[in-house]
Amino acid sequence: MGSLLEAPGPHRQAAIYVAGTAPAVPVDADRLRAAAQAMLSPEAFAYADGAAGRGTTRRANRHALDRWQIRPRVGRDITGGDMRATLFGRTLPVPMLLAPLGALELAHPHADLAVARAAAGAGVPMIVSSQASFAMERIAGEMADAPRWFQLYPSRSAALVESLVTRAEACGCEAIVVTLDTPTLGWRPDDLDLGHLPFFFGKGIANYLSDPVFRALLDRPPEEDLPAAVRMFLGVFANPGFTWAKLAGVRALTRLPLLVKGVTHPDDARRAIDHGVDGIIVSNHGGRQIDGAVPAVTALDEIAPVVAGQVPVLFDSGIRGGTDIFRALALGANGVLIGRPLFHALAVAGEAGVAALIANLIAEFDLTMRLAGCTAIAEIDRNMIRRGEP
Ligand SMILES: Cc1cc2nc3c(=O)[nH]c(=O)nc-3n(C[C@H](O)[C@H](O)[C@H](O)COP(=O)(O)O)c2cc1C
Ligand SMILES: CCCCC(=O)C(=O)O
Repeated sequence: MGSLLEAPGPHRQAAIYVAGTAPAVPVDADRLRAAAQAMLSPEAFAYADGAAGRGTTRRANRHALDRWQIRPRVGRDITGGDMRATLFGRTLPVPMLLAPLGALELAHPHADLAVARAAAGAGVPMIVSSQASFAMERIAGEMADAPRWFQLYPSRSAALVESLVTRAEACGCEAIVVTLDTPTLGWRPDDLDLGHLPFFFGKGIANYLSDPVFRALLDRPPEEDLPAAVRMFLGVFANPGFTWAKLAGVRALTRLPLLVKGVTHPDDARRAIDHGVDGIIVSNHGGRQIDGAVPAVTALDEIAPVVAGQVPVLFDSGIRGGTDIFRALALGANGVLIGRPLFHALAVAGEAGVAALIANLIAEFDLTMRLAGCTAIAEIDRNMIRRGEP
């Protein structure tokens, strides 16, 4: 037992086996999703699970990841092992972050506050969404000095953008992520058939309702006229006219690292670097924006060599387990974001659910890494994987 408990991965395994009962939060991503579905309203589940169009890209994200085959190296000393990675001067326990997810109150009443506590407990950065269910200051208040970033939807109102970025800096966010793939919401049949989108019901707009610039746009405070505030939110949260040139305006607002999220074309990765970004998040928004868009991991394979280490490249859209983290790192990512499983874990057991999800992902990644013969992140290179048959 001593040696089984020696490292983080086996320690987690042992804890589960020793407990002798099935964990309340399923370890398997598909079962976790099913457990969440059983607990959620059809509307809440559809919003999180939903994808654009016929779901082709959501499926393709997984299919493309599954095609990448790990080539384990044997006969290596895998005692010990170090999963740490450094991003923008901060050393992380593992190259993993929690993706920005809007309207988390659909999953659990504690929403972002529960995620913040679990993230802080593990030292895994939380990327607070523009569309959070609590004001970012309250979320940050749950995290002491633990790392958090802020995700920004570039609003039509430049003053609102400035206010949001200033607030993010003031409450200790360590990077700003500008999401570029959602200048308007994609065509999402699951939500359309139910006639439900959280924002229309005033969910996921706490960062706006708490913002002095946003409030100044309203005739009456949101506490007196929520429908009018919702209409204003829908009118200003996004900016279909946002261009690379306008990114310079955001760049000028802050000295924090600036990342762009939603890049899938190598030419856009080049442009991002030309525009002085500090990092790129390769993502197709989990297939929620354009049905038929390139699978995110295929985009990563094309973009990583173009970026060639000039800035960190992060990746999301389809990460469901530790082996996926390994694949993305082998393809050149410097870290990954956890999306839908976070929503599911939150739905199933709140803060404890998110903590279990994080622990399980780290444990599986630790085991994958060492069983593949790697004891440091830098050893996970392109030579560790190959593309299999379609
Ligand atoms: C319920 C939900 C809400 C989301 N909200 C945001 C958001 O507010 N901002 C953002 O940049 N991305 C948002 N995303 C996209 C995620 O950050 C991430 O790119 C995506 O979930 C990755 O795909 P995966 O969940 O299939 O791994 C959201 C995704 C989901 C599922
Ligand atoms: C209005 C923004 C929606 C949040 C989001 O990014 C998503 O649902 O995918």
